[in-house]
Amino acid sequence: MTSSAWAAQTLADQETGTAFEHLIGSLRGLQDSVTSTRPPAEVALAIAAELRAVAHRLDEFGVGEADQLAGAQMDYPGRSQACVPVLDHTAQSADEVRGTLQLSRFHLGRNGAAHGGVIPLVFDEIFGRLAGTDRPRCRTAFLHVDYREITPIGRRLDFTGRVERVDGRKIFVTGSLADGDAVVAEADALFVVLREGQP
Ligand SMILES: CCCCCCCCCCCC(=O)SCCNC(=O)CCNC(=O)[C@H](O)C(C)(C)COP(=O)(O)OP(=O)(O)OC[C@H]1O[C@@H](n2cnc3c(N)ncnc32)[C@H](O)[C@@H]1OP(=O)(O)O
Repeated sequence: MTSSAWAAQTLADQETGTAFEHLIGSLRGLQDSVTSTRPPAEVALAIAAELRAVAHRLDEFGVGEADQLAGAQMDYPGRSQACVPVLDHTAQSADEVRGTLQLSRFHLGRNGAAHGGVIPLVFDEIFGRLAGTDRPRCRTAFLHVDYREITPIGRRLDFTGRVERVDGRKIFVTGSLADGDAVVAEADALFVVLREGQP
């Protein structure tokens, strides 16, 4: 997908977009339900068949990347992107962002702690949206995470992001994730603005 293809992303009318967001919300709920339950074999097999039927029903509406709504609905907190935890922004400018998010059972690693790979995912989302605010398309060149304490699931966490420096195409970003007064993770990253035609 080229940067011009990014620009060509088509959005849905409000009814379709809102309905799709409901679909993604239900998918998030399903991911948590599956993760947090232990159904007997016959129930698991029956539900698996139902899910295959649901996927089959969606197949006829397949679209290419430029037309998909998943990940493209920037007006919704979750961007209609089921892979990424929903970010509720409370303050956003081109240089700074603050907000909250809650990780759920789907994001569990072990023993109440979020999976370690989810934390960079969260920072990439926070930073990527920040770096791209009022700037051309960019991509993560590096992302460094310091895990200070375990990141709990099921609790509202505060996030911050800040553009520390812009040097030509390079955008240096830092941020944190906190559980109340405890900073559970910190990160810094470099985003590089894409040249015309870069994928
Ligand atoms: C619908 C909308 C949704 C929008 C909402 C989206 C939110 C989510 C955002 C997610 C964003 C992603 O995850 S993107 C996916 C993950 N990232 C990627 O796949 C990127 C893969 N890498 C690349 O494509 C490339 O390496 C680039 C684009 C990062 C850089 O390549 P390039 O364009 O050729 O630039 P290059 O000349 O190499 O580097 C430019 C400058 O950056 C420096 N530089 C480059 N890489 C590094 C590095 N790792 N560490 C240090 N410095 C680096 C170079 O030294 C140079 O400095 P100097 O000599 O100029 O001083």
